[in-house]
Amino acid sequence: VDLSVSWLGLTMANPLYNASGVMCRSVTELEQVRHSAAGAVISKSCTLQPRDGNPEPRYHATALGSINSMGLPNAGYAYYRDYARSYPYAQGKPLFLSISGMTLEDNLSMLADLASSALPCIPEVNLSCPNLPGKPQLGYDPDACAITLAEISRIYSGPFGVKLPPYFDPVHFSQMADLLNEFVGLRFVTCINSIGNGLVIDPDTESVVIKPKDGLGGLGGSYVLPTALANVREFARLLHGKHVVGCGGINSGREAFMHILAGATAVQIGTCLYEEGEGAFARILDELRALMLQKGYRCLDDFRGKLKTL
Ligand SMILES: O=C(O)c1[nH]c(=O)[nH]c(=O)c1Cl
Repeated sequence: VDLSVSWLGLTMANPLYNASGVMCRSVTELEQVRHSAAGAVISKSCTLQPRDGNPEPRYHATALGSINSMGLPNAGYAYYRDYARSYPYAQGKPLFLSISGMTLEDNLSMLADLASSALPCIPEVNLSCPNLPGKPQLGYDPDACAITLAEISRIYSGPFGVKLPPYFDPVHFSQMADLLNEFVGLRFVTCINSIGNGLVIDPDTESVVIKPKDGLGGLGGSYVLPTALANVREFARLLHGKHVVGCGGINSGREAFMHILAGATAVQIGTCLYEEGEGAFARILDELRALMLQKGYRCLDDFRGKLKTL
């Protein structure tokens, strides 16, 4: 069984890597992912300056997934750019850098610096951080997205992608796809970021479980799987000549298989990785391999995007 993925002029031994935000804030964590069975590495969304993020508790897991309102805690752009400078690309695991500037100017200055560094790492521009109190996320503002993507395309000539929030209406899928199809440098979209502003309640303590935003936070894990699959399938259908990376609700080979069946080129693991640790990569790959063997598939292209309808 061949799990390899060739895209963006590179080849990954397998389609799995971490979701930005999980096991990727420090070099120690990034190296943990790089030394794991993961096929690639992505860094925590970074801002120009380092950030402590929101007050704790800001992450909580339940049997069905997770809720977080981290608030973009990160070591600052230069820290991740320096990691990208020393990264051993020749070992065959691509590095993605998640960029999430507080302003358009910050996004542009990070990407301009990245362009001038001529490093083979690939930016994933986060249009969807839901946890900055008072700041609406770009992904739900098509006009702001259009401006951001136009400006990025002017200063960054290499391949890049965007991390999208979940959409819930066919009009929004087609509106965003029409916009994204305008940008040839935009090579992939990652669907989905957490489902924003959920509320988890503990009836025993009669309290919310995270401190920021009076308990509101982005949902991940099993809670979001059907929404993630819908976004992967719709954007895979609507985008021309671009890849979709699947993210959301992957706990085993079965969900990884579903995401790829829906059209995903590669898949990211978030909540499950946070809860289980880096062993999740090898386990999920074994499960995916077994499922493919059972079904008689020899490679991912044998079933990618071939979800049946009734
Ligand atoms: O609060 C966060 O740091 C965060 N949390 C998320 O669930 N998605 C994001 O893109 C970010 Cl940037």
